[in-house]
Amino acid sequence: MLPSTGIVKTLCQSLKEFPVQALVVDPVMVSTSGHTLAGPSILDSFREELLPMADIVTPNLKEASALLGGVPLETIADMRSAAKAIHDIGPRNVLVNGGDLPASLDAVDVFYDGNDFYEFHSSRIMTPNTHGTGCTLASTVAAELAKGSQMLSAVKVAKRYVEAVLSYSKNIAIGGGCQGPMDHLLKLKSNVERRPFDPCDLFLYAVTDSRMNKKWGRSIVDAVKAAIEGGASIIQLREKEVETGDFLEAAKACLKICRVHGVPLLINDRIDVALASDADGVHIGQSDMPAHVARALLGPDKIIGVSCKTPEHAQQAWIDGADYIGSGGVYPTNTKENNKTIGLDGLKTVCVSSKLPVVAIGGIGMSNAQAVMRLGVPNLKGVAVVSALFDRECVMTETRKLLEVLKESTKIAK
Ligand SMILES: Cc1ncc(COP(=O)(O)OP(=O)(O)O)c(N)n1
Ligand SMILES: Cc1nc(C(=O)O)sc1CCOP(=O)(O)O
Ligand SMILES: [Mg+2]
Repeated sequence: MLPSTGIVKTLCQSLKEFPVQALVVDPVMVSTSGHTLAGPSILDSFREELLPMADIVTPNLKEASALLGGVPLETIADMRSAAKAIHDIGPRNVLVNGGDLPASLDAVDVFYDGNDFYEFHSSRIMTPNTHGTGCTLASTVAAELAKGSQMLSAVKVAKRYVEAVLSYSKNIAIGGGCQGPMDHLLKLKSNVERRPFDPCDLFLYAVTDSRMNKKWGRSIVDAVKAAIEGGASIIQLREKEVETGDFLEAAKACLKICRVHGVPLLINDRIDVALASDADGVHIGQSDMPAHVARALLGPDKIIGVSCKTPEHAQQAWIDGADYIGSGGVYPTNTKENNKTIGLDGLKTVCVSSKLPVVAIGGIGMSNAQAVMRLGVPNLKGVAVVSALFDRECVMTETRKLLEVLKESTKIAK
């Protein structure tokens, strides 16, 4: 926002003294909400000094009209003429932002580089959360140019980014103004719905298995529903044989159920599915993607669990930014081929060394869950179970019974 001729002149002088790699000028005069942000007195200095220095200028319809002496701009043809007329003032490129076109039309931006016109069409996202749309578009172009992109590709990325953010933010209700904010980092909505990881969530960890669900003729979603009804405190979708598209749909459907019940949903192995479904996190093993890479991909808020059989594994998981570790096989298991059994002693060794909370896994069920929990190491927070819940006729009943056994074990421990 450059509210006076003096400031525009000072800026232009400084730009001559300290040239920049690319100058993106968003000629802020009238906001999307219709507020006047700079008076007509600055127009001459914009036209005579600032715009000729610009690599790109990004006016909205009202600003383009003001720069051209008030011509009405109502159609895409008008926008093309305006882009050309503004280009004649001196900037190397012009992007006229058509967000203010009549609501019946697509959101169309017109880009002119002095030779060719490009129209960027996107469907109009009906939302009051448009505060900062123009600033976001211009800033994204600037960021892309700073990264070394060519102008056309920077403009394309910026347009796509604004569309993605508007779509993501469309239903967020924040603040009392007639225009709501855009959620640039795509964080606010999920934070509202998701609570932070609590190690106590590991108490009864239900891990699904596609073969078992198929054998008992139930869908992944039904299996998850039943485990939650039975009292599972965290769910992992471990679906090794399901096709990616089906896995993603199942993850989305399970997430809805899990969110309603405040139960975290993790995805085994598949970081892509976790990202695409916005699941609460992933569980990865020693031969999967390294946890520090998963953390970089998923960001700081998602839950990451890592399988650990040794203290060294546990130390690395902590360094890599994991939230918990799964340690086993405590007992032999038929669920995972060639799995090394570390026994209760191996589990205890890992727990004692681990700086992260631990969930025990492998061959655990009603008959031995108490023995596991009675190890009595403070960071052992629960048991993770596959076949004892899902290779059974009634998942809900088995989960409920195991929960009772686990609760008993905490009473005995006290
Ligand atoms: C809670 C929990 N602990 C350990 C594992 C095993 O993970 P991984 O070693 O990657 O083996 P697969 O499950 O991918 O076969 C787990 N899934 N969950
Ligand atoms: C998936 C998995 N991981 C293990 C490990 O030791 O890391 S044992 C295991 C299988 C657990 O299934 P069940 O409860 O049916 O024994
Ligand atoms: Mg794995």
